[in-house]
Amino acid sequence: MAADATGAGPDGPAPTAAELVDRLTRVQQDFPIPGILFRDLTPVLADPLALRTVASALIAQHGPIDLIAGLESRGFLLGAAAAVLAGTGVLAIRKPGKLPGDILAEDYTLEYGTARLELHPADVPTGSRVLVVDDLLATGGTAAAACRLLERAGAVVAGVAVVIELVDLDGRQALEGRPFSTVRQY
Ligand SMILES: O=P(O)(O)OC[C@H]1O[C@H](OP(=O)(O)OP(=O)(O)O)[C@H](O)[C@@H]1O
Ligand SMILES: Nc1ncnc2[nH]cnc12
Repeated sequence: MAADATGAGPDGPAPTAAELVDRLTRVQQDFPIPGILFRDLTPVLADPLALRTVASALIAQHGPIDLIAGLESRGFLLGAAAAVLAGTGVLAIRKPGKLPGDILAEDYTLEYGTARLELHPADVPTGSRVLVVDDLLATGGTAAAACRLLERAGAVVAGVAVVIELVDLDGRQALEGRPFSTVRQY
C-alpha cells in the first residue's frame, strides 16, 4: 500500500476527513493578494488516505445522485475522485472559453475579483440529480453560479459539497437553501 503523510499507525483509529484536512492543508498568508489567508488543499489531494477519506465524506451526506459536477479547477480533482466512489460520471463546470459548442454561462463575484462559469447543457440529462463538488466555499458565488447553471440546464441540484467552508464569509446564504455539506469549517 502507498505511504501516506498522516502518521496513523496500522492499529490506530482511522483519522476522520476533518482531521486529515486539518493536518494536511497548507495555509498561506497574503496569497494570491494581500489580505487573503489562502487554504491550499493540494497536500490533501496528494495523500492517498486523505484523498479517499475526503472524497468519501463529500458524497456521504447527500441522497441518491446521478452525476457530480466538479468546478474548475480544484473542484475537478475532488469531483472526479468523488464520482468514482459514488459510481457516477462527472461534469466539468469550466472557466470561460474552454468549452466548445453550445454553452450556458453565469457571472459571479469571488472573494478576490469577478468571474464566469460555463457548462455544456447537452451533458445534463433533464431531471438528473447533480451534486456540486468544490474544494472551498468562501462567498459562495462560485457554487451558487454552478447551481444556477445546472438548474437552467434542467438538472436538480441534489446538494453542494465542499471540503472547507470559510464561515465568516457566510457563503451558505448565497446557496439560497440548497442542501449543503462541508468537511471542515474555519
Ligand atoms: O465561494 P467563492 O467566493 O466563490 O470562492 C470559492 C472558489 O474560489 C476558488 O476558486 P478559484 O476561482 O480561485 O479557482 P481555482 O480553483 O482555479 O484556483 C475555490 O476553488 C472555489 O471554487
Ligand atoms: N481563502 C481562500 N483559500 C483558498 N481558496 C479560496 N478561494 C476563495 N477564497 C479562498
